[in-house]
Amino acid sequence: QKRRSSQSRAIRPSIVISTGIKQRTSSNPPVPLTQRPLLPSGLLAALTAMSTATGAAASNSLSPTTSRRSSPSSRILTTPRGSLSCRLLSSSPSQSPLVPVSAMASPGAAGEAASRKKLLIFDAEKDLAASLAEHAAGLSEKFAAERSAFTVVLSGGSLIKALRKLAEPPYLEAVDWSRWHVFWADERVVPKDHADSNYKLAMDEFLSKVPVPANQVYAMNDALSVEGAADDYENCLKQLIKNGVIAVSPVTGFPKFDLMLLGMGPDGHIASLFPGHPIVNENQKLVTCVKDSPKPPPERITFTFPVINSSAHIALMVTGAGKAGAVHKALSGNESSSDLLPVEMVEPQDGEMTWFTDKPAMSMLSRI
Ligand SMILES: O=C1O[C@H](COP(=O)(O)O)[C@@H](O)[C@H](O)[C@H]1O
Repeated sequence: QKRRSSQSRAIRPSIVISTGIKQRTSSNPPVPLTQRPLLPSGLLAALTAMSTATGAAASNSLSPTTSRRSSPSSRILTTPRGSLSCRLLSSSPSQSPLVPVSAMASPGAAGEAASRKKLLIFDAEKDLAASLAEHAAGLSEKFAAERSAFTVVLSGGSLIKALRKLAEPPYLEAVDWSRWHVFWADERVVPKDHADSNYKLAMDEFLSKVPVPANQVYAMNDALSVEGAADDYENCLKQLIKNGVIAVSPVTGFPKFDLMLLGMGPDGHIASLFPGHPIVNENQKLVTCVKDSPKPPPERITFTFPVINSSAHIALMVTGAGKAGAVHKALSGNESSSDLLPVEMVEPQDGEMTWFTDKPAMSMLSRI
């Protein structure tokens, strides 16, 4: 019998920007901002821009850590669109668990009330990896219980190393791997045994170490052309929707994966959706292709934004100073619709998103 995987463990980020949208009531009036914000103004603006939840969603999302007001480490910042409770916490063994952190809402039409974003900042990569494992294992347990399947989407790159703790005790034994169905958000159109293959990377570093059934690992067909591979992968998704393995978002009508694990390149790309490339605007297909990727190899297939943004949970892992510029832009709140980095276009419509970051990645945001 599978043990409960993770509920008793609490991995603490070194800093949590724990944000929750509070509905204004007479007992919770706007509080004038008289102190210097804990957050840089740009980040505050970004958080503010995302704070459009209804009161019901907000109250659901508030954790005990954000329900207190105006303590030394917790201040309510007044914004034009609602009150934003922000709290920075340093880890110490004596602190109470911070999981789950509260969440903030993001804009969106029908999915507005249900959409949330969180930002976690870790001192050490090993802590980030532990927290990511805990997050994934908790969702695995939840979805396996709810729908007998857990649909997980991997990316390539540095994300895979950060998943290593899932293949170690206690998760190796505790997770019900038989429920996992594994997909790729993007794949390079190369043979599966090629050094550039995202499949090979995931197999070598993660999937070969955990007992996911081989027939539940959905790799790109590497015998096809780039267009053929994209169509084939889309057909695979459609078949699994028919079979009930992949859910469908009632909000968007697109496939709703249980957990979408994304990385981000230094240029702000996610999956194989690169800045300025026309496929970032694809709004019909589930899977599309790129033949001129600015990052080699040039031919890739990728999930489209409607699929990514329909996920139940998006975990975006971003580490290292090399990504600080894109992180700064993404969280600066100065976006204009013609100038969005792909990472800024990750906007859950029917779910929630957690950024797993480290201090170097956040280093261009002062006071973090
Ligand atoms: O090319 C790719 O890059 C991104 C980011 O990779 P990272 O090594 O900078 O984390 C990755 O998420 C994507 O899947 C991959 O194909």
